[in-house]
Amino acid sequence: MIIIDISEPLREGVATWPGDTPYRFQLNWTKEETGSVNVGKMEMSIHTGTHIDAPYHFDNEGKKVHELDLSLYVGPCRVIHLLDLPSIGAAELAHFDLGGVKRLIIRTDSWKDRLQFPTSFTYIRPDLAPFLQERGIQLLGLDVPSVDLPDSKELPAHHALHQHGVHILEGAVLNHVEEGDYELIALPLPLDGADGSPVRAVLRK
Ligand SMILES: Nc1ccccc1C(=O)C[C@H](N)C(=O)O
Ligand SMILES: [Zn+2]
Ligand SMILES: [Zn+2]
Repeated sequence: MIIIDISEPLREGVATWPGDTPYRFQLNWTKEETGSVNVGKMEMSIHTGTHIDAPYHFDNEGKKVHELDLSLYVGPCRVIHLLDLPSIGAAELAHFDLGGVKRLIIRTDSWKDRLQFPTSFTYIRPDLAPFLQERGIQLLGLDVPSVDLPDSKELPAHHALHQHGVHILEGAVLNHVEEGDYELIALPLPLDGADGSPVRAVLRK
């Protein structure tokens, strides 16, 4: 079985939303201190690295992580390439046959230096949301830190996707992934009340 890891490694210095909590892992106790085990602790923003957004992230009435349907995050998916476009809407997807696709992952390669938070990247135009809903797509995954522009306060793509029943996976690493059909596994942690969750996202061929 071939497993393709599409998760950003979490380590000190991993790109973080400007001003948000830096990622930190450290041993709270060493084996020498406890006499038995090393025990780590970590601190991070939910929105660092490869993660899913719960609707509560941008809507106070929206579902929190523990309320999400896990079946969204496990199952067949389609990976397509739409490289280096300024933005993606219905027009850019019009020539793809997406019949039967429930989870769509788009490789943009627009986040060039994964060590830095990007100043620009491919963003999603809200008209993509009804287009995806019409085709039965319930999960959209991307290799960018946000479906909206980084300075957006209105978050038009987040809201449009939510209104059309499309859930969001952000920050996937896709530069080694060919177009095609895979099985996606990208389960959120059971974080009670959270606005999102880091995921270990993999594709199975
Ligand atoms: N971490 C943040 C801190 C402040 C303002 C926005 C964010 C975000 O994460 C937004 C982005 N659209 C996201 O869903 O990952
Ligand atoms: Zn997020
Ligand atoms: Zn987001």
